[in-house]
Amino acid sequence: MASPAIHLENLQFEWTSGRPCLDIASLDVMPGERIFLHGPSGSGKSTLLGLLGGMHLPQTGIIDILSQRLDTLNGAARDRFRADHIGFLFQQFNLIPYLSVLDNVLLPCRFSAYRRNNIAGNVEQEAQRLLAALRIDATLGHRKVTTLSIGQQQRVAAARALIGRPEIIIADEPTSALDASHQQAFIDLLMQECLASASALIFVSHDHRLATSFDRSIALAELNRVSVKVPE
Ligand SMILES: Nc1ncnc2c1ncn2[C@@H]1O[C@H](COP(=O)(O)OP(=O)(O)OP(=O)(O)O)[C@@H](O)[C@H]1O
Repeated sequence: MASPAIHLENLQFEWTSGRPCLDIASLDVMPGERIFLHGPSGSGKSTLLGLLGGMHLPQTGIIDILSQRLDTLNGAARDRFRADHIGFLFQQFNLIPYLSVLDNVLLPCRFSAYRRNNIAGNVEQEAQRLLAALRIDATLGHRKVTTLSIGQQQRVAAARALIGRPEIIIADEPTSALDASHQQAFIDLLMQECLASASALIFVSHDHRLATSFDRSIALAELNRVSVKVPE
């Protein structure tokens, strides 16, 4: 059987000493598996995503991503690892406002030779292919990204997360700026692209209607031994 893409073991994390935020006995996510992660506001979903991406380090426990112990790498090595293997999709997009649509999508390939080399042909053509798959017209490629609508910017951010076929895509409420009909279409396109590149997907959302599109739905409260008393 294949090794998990993500393996957590006895993970404990606190932002403030003495006030535990996450205490997770174990979690395995298989390569290509698509997970819907939900839980009340403030329950630690974004914190968990940050740990998976190596942005934070746990106080104790194991974070194993693609058979690499992230918790034993130094900061620079974790940054390198993240750039190579993880595509991030944020609620606020985090696009670079002064760059064009195309240059935003190509950014991960500028930082990571690994992702650049995962593309068989021309990187610009691959960026255009992803944009077209996400229904962004080719004529928009050279426009400054901030001149696009919010929904279009969300799809540009998705193309940027997907380029160079990272093994893991982490999406933190990426559909919150879209209306219901566009949300489902966006998820369908994201799913297709994750399937094509066999990327595991961890997708956080408060909208339970979206859960049916995923292989597995996980309530953070089921994993987290720290009980967080916040209304959902
Ligand atoms: N940078 C930080 N410094 C200190 N505490 C933080 C920081 N980021 C988050 N927290 C705290 O950690 C807890 C979990 O926050 P987190 O953002 O992970 O929750 P969430 O489930 O993603 O919430 P939401 O659904 O509202 O985005 C909260 O109590 C929050 O105040």
